[in-house]
Amino acid sequence: MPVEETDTQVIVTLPSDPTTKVTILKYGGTVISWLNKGNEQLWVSEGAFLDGSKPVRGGIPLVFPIFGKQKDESHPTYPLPQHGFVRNSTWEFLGQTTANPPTVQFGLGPEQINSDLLKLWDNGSNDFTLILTVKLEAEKLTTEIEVENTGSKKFEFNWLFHTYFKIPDITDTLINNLIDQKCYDQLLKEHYTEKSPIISFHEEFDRIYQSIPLDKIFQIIEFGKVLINVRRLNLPDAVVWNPWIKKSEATADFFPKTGYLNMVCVEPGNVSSFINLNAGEKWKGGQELSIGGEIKVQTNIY
Ligand SMILES: O=P(O)(O)OC[C@H]1O[C@@H](O)[C@H](O)[C@@H](O)[C@@H]1O
Repeated sequence: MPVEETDTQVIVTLPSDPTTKVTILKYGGTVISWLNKGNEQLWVSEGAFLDGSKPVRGGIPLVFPIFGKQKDESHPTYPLPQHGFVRNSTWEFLGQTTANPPTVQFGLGPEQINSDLLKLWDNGSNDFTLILTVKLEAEKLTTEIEVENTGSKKFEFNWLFHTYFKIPDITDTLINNLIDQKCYDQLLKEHYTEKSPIISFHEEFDRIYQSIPLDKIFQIIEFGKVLINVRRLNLPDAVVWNPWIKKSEATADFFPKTGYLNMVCVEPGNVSSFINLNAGEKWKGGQELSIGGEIKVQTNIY
């Protein structure tokens, strides 16, 4: 059966290959597994809560309407918890939209969000519908979001796919095509231009790369082999994160504590500025994750 729904999750299987499947938890609309030919591509902590008591530590948590914690006290998102409220709300399964490639949708609106949380965004005065689309193909997973302002006033928001990739060893992992991109280093609290032709990891890493041309593809590479390609659809920014040793130890649901060696987050989003959405308007963004292929070097000079 290509699409199977249980009380808590939806499993989509590629009709031509039963070992290729994606599992989406209704809680958070979180993709918690992407098996490609039987090989898991996403990292999920062994200590992650999958029972709806806490956002999932791993997979593809969804971030809206604020990335991180808002520092500007005058902004309507200031009272919200880190990364907003959709990663900890239960989405409605809307069904399958196409049979091949198998595609499913989930929806979320204010009525499904805990009222105490909802009130923290502009006193609960914003009305919106979010539609998450998950499409599974051979060697490829696409997740797209549509945000519609169904209220009578404009609102501003961030969006981010907080994607945790499973990798053999972070110390052998490289990410390309970020050279010459502006970034904000969340650890140094400094803005600068990335000068490394290829990113490597030796310590905690937390950078927001900003306004990256949309034709740039990030490749996660190990020993000259492309593991994953990350393409962005209408999402200009990307956060790259690895918590390394101390932060993993300090994060209760991060397990095993050596798990930082086997994960890297590459998170397509729109987080260095807000998206403005007028009443009645819609906005769309997405990420396309694909496996393997050639190394593609892209600089700012083509
Ligand atoms: O612990 P959380 O809320 O899931 O956040 C995890 C990380 O998410 C990343 O996107 C941020 O850049 C990090 O600063 C943050 O630590």
